[in-house]
Amino acid sequence: MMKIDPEILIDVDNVSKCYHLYQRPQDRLWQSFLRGRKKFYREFWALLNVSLQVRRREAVAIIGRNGAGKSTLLQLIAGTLTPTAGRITVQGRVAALLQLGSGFNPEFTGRENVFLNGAILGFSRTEIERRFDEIAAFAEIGNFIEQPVKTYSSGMTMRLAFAVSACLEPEVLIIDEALAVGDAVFQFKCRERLQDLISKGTTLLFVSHDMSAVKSFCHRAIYLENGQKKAEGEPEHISEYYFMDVRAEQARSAPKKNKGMDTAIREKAYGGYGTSEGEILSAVFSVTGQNNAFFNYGETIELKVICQFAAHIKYPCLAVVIQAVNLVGIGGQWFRIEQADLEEKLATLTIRFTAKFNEGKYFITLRLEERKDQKQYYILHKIPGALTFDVLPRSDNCLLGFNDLELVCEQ
Ligand SMILES: Nc1ncnc2c1ncn2[C@@H]1O[C@H](COP(=O)(O)OP(=O)(O)OP(=O)(O)O)[C@@H](O)[C@H]1O
Repeated sequence: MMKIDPEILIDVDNVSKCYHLYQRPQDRLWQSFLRGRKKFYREFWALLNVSLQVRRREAVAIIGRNGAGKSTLLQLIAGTLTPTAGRITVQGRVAALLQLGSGFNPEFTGRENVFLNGAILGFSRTEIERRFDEIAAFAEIGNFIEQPVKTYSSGMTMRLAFAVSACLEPEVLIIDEALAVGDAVFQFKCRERLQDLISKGTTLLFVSHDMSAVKSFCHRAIYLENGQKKAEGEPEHISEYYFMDVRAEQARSAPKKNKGMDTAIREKAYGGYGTSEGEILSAVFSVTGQNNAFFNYGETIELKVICQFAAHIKYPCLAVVIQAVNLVGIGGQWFRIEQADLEEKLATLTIRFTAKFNEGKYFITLRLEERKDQKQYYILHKIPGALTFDVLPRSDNCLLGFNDLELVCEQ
């Protein structure tokens, strides 16, 4: 018998899901008459050989374009769909907030549905009674709680569904785009509650198009494309990858622009993502020859970047962004690469700035770009956090925040 690791609460092993697409409604009928003797449908693989694991206390985001297979994947994990191939194991008390329906019975009142849902989640009646007021207060649907759910707006249904899942604190919470419904105030409340649940140990699997939510509370992101896993890793990196893909797609569909060029975004050998039109080949601190270094306040930080770009790139630029440890950008600049007439389109740039920062860790993100001006540009290669440096502590430090803005106080 296979041994199940108690720390892996969701295990999706090589899962595929095939839908049968019928051109005409009557073909479905013919299919059921003739069973396997003739095929009236076209196969459509919404998911193909997808594997993923979610560990206890982890918050994992699934991102991707419309139709990538995200909802299908969540429905398979929640058990509302069955896979065509592969195996899914889920452990723990699971609550699922899926796009299709809330799991509520429309004929029952909100109150009755809270008890029904709570029971499905494995809570006793007294336990649900104890938390009922909190649930009703969170949902903020007033007296509607005593009305049948069929009289609710879709936003109200989702509010109540979210309140039940969030207030009962399930072990595993699966959410499909739930934060997109509701007004801004409710969305903010949901985000706070999710953060709270994660810190208390709920395991979260979360589909969202809201990259700021993905970055702010997920530990890992999985990028699905055409039913397959395209990338997996740090939410910051994966959401950048996704954004760049979306931008490249827009550039491709723009009239005449980049005609015939291969502008698909791929993972790059040296790190990060980009098109085949340009590449950052190396980026190091001069002082260490590596991508990390320590500096004292006031020292000069020097980095050397070698990059290459395709012959048709007219306005090559290198953008340098310095980020604090929470990945908030605290400054940066883009520089034109003036060596564009070089035979091999190979450029070496030396960038210098003074370490006028508070003590702590910083990241440097590099972007090689085709940039006409401040606003019009597209990215050829981006390496998030390509370099890291530490500014060392000092005894007379009175800085607040990240940069030294050189404030003066006269008295
Ligand atoms: N019941 C179904 N029958 C046939 N095709 C389906 C069915 N359900 C989904 N699909 C197809 O499977 C693909 C994946 O759909 P899915 O809803 O999982 O995507 P998604 O990534 O969640 O998209 P979105 O971001 O728009 O919600 C889509 O091309 C969709 O048209």
